[in-house]
Amino acid sequence: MSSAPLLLRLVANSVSISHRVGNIVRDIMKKGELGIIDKGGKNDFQTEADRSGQRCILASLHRMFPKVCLFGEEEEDGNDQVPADWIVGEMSEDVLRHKLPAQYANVKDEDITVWVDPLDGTAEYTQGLLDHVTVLIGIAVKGEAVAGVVYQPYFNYQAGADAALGRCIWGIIGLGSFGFEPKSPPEGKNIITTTRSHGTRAVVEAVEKCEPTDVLRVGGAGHKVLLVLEGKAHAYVFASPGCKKWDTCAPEAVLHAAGGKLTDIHGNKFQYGPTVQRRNTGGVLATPTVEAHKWYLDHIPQDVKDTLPRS
Ligand SMILES: Nc1ncnc2c1ncn2[C@@H]1O[C@H](COP(=O)(O)O)[C@@H](O)[C@H]1OP(=O)(O)O
Ligand SMILES: [Mg+2]
Ligand SMILES: [Mg+2]
Ligand SMILES: [Mg+2]
Repeated sequence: MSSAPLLLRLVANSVSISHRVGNIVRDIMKKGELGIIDKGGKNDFQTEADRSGQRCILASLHRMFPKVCLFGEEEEDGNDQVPADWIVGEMSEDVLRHKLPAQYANVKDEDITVWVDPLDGTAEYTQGLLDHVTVLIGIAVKGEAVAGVVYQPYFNYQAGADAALGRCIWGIIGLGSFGFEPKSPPEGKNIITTTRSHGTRAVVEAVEKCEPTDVLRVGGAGHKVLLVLEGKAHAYVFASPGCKKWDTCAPEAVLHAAGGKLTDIHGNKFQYGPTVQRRNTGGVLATPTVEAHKWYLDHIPQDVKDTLPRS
């Protein structure tokens, strides 16, 4: 058992678990038995990958950290059979070799809330847009997103049959973010990324008022934050109440650890304590730097903001 502090062990275990979930997600797609259930909303599906991925993550974390409060997107389906090889006790050495920032050295189990999105971008997964999909494990301390794991199971899938699939991006505030190449977005452009499957009039208007030179309509909150981190987009603008805490907690922590900023479209910080409402009613706005964030905030019209209650 590692003697590292609790938060570092939790992140290290989450990174190892995310790799396992990546295998589960890819295996289910390979078999082609997605078991799609329509949850009733607009483009709101659940597949066997969502169900199995969540069981793997929750069972593993619960085994290692029984006193930590865990929330997952999918409702329990009564199937509590978790195959033994889905219980991941391993802790990533990539994480454990780092020193946890001193401000988190004494974090206790009861300070932590974990928000789990076993598959973000499910609509795109069912449509074969595989690189839009991520596995999200977000860790909040006293209500603030402080660490996150964003695993992309199909990273590299267009690179040919021999390419190794998948990558894990993770971060802790005060330590940094790892697993990708940080890059600034191109000068002279204003590339905005937003939803492709959950658009509304307000979503379109908010993007237009931010004067984009290009609009990247892609799936997944995790995926869009990766585009911002890697300089492929200047901002992620989503003026809709569709995202929930498990969609933003991990991406927010990774982005903040890399120097960026993610809030609702009013500029309010999200809260992630155990009693918060699940829905991010105020939408999402993310930029690669703190400075860039204000420009977008100022360009989203008040009448659009008025349709989205503060989170
Ligand atoms: N109207 C909505 N109903 C259900 N889920 C939504 C909605 N809007 C956004 N989401 C969730 O937020 C993610 C980011 O939104 P989008 O892909 O539209 O940009 C979606 O992949 C989905 O997560 P999930 O796929 O985990 O259910
Ligand atoms: Mg969903
Ligand atoms: Mg999601
Ligand atoms: Mg999901």
